Amino acid sequence: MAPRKLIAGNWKMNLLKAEGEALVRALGGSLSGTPKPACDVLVCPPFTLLGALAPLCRETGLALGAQDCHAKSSGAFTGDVAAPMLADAGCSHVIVGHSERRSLHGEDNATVKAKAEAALAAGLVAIVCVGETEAERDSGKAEEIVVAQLLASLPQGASAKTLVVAYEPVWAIGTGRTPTVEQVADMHAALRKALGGVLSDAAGLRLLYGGSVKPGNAAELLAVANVDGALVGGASLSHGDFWAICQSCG
Ligand SMILES: O=C(CO)COP(=O)(O)O
Repeated sequence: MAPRKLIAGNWKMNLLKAEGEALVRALGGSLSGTPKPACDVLVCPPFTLLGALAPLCRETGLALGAQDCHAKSSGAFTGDVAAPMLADAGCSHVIVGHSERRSLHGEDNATVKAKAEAALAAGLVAIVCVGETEAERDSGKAEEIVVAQLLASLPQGASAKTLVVAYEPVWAIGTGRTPTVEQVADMHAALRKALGGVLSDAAGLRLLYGGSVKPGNAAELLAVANVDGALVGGASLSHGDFWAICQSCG
């Protein structure tokens, strides 16, 4: 049976406290109304808002996640945040290996794997992101490249309960462009197959699609086989847009 869908909002480096609180209150209000969406809902605000938003999320049934963590559990790493600190702040999830971390902070697969392992050790669900660049897509080898990236980024000891994988084509992030439903279906099938080779419960693992998910394309993308939810950037900053995406889960 396909896993229950997960709609995750990655706020990136956006929103101040009052704005974040207003957004979480609005989402919480929608979640407590009817009809209930056929998905779990997660928000991933910047580090500075986690402490303030944790009680609000708990009250309203929203899951809370962070956007990154360090691979070590403590130490002399100025400016970094460790996975146990995120769990302590009330997070249940953390995104690792987002393409913006990979490209702007030079994170390679080994770093992402170490961060994901730190997340699991702290009791968090790791959301491991993978995706090809436009040049890689044009080379005709996108599936091969992304599968290799995934296998090299996977934490040891993961299961469907502790790991989520997000496929985010780099060229679709923040551009308004998306792959065709056929391209998404082919990539997600390839990722599921690769996961099946290393995890006994790969069928139950959530595979999210991310990259320019909007209310207008969410239903179509979420209906694709092996798409178990979405990782939403820009549209997650608007209550109306994000809630419309949550309601597209059918
Ligand atoms: O990077 C993303 C989510 O992690 C996608 O961002 P957009 O939805 O703004 O394209």
